[in-house]
Amino acid sequence: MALVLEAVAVQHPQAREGAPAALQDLSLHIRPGEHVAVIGPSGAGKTSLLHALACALAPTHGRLLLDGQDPWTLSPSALRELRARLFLAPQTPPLPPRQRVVTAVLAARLPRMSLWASLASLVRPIGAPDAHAALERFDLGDKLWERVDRLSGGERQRVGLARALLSPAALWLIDEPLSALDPTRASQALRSITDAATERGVTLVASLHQVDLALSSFPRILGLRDGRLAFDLPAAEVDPERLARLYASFEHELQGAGLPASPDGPPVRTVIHC
Ligand SMILES: Nc1ncnc2c1ncn2[C@@H]1O[C@H](COP(=O)(O)OP(=O)(O)OP(=O)(O)O)[C@@H](O)[C@H]1O
Repeated sequence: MALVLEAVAVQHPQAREGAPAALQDLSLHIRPGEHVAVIGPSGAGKTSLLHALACALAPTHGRLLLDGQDPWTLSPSALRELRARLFLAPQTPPLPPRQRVVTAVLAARLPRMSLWASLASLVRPIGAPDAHAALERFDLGDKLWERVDRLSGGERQRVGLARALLSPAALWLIDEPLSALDPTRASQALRSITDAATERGVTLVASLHQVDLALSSFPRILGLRDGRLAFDLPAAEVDPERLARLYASFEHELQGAGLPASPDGPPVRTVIHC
């Protein structure tokens, strides 16, 4: 799916009077099948951007086009149809606690299922082998019939990611997918998502706090700060100085993220001036 933002601003409906817009003057083009990581300090607007792309937040200024269509000018049925082609994985996946993992993963197919098929699948899951294959990619094959409330936070987050693999969407929007995972699991889970997106030709936009993983796993990086685009660059051009500027006054977030490894030599050091 192709994404175009033209001078987009977004204000949260619940924002207090006079609060700065969550996104301001954002212009971007993302080609079908591209993989893009969004980085930036807390409050930069990463989640707001993903929600705007998911048609959950309407621009207050400017224009968003998804495959050439402005979602906010579509009829309700055409908007529903478009939303069925988008998959948003929030940081905390909304998994009903008493549901079985198999049902939670297969729920990703609901947008394309008839009402009767979706009701029937609650009683007897249709497509359990597909759910199992998706879970295997996140090392969770043995949890297929487990109840969601018996999973750890990290396992739930990986179940949320496995859902993407079952979804019929052409655009995956993944918000902080690794926050509950240890470094090894985080890099495995990210690899599973990027590999699956490549296999399916899906456009992938992911917000990440782990800057090192963003730089090593995504070819294109958007740096957001205060709701504005600080840079839009190939990963190889995101140097330590740029990162230091992006995270100025939020250095602890960058230091916690680790440092990018240089392919030809020792790790690149980021020097933060306090
Ligand atoms: N529901 C909301 N109501 C009002 N303002 C909001 C809401 N959600 C976010 N904001 C504001 O929008 C701005 C951008 O927030 P957003 O959550 O998009 O940032 P973020 O980069 O995802 O942050 P984090 O890394 O901490 O998740 C912030 O100033 C935030 O306070």
